[in-house]
Amino acid sequence: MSRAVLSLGSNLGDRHAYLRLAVDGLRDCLVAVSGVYETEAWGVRDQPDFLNAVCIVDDPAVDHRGWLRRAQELEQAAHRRREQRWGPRTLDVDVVTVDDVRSDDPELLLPHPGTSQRATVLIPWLEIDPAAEVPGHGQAADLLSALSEADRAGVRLRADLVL
Ligand SMILES: Nc1ncnc2c1ncn2[C@@H]1O[C@H](COP(=O)(O)OP(=O)(O)OP(=O)(O)O)[C@@H](O)[C@H]1O
Ligand SMILES: Nc1nc2c(c(=O)[nH]1)N=C(CO)CN2
Repeated sequence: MSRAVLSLGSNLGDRHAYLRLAVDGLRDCLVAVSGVYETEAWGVRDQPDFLNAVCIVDDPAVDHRGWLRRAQELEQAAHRRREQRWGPRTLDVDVVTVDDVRSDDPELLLPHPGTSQRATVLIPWLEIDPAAEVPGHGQAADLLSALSEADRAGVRLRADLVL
């Protein structure tokens, strides 16, 4: 078994369509997908709001490197261009966790190093897995509680959008 948690983000063009493109590309191995959240940009703050979502996928034939490849193929399908770090993008697909794999390879850090600080990942993930754990960092619910109220308030469910 190889179960991965992937985070999806978009803040350029038809954001909802780009998230859909990603989820449609994962339908064969999709276990669960969160709602769509409108989120204030972190990192580079002077850019449009993002839409974020999280999905859980499972495929015994795909290992952690395989999940990174799948993620990068989806970004390429959305014509993602690598420009500014943390800058605007049509589609970002990050590998948050793969089972309890730990990796310090810069090409594939696991768990994804931003996870514990990002309400944009923790809130959608907890929606579909309330018992979620970040390997080596603890329960996602505890990590979310440790974030500021302002961080959490910047993540709002868009009930009008589905994936
Ligand atoms: N867990 C991971 N998921 C996705 N990419 C990763 C991961 N760990 C390392 N990388 C590497 O990160 C590189 C740059 O990724 P990207 O441009 O999406 O960063 P970013 O989205 O701007 O920032 P962040 O990774 O902090 O969200 C990729 O070349 C990829 O190999
Ligand atoms: N709200 C939000 N902000 C971001 C995001 C994101 O997915 N959501 N991704 C970034 C680059 O990875 C930079 N900033």
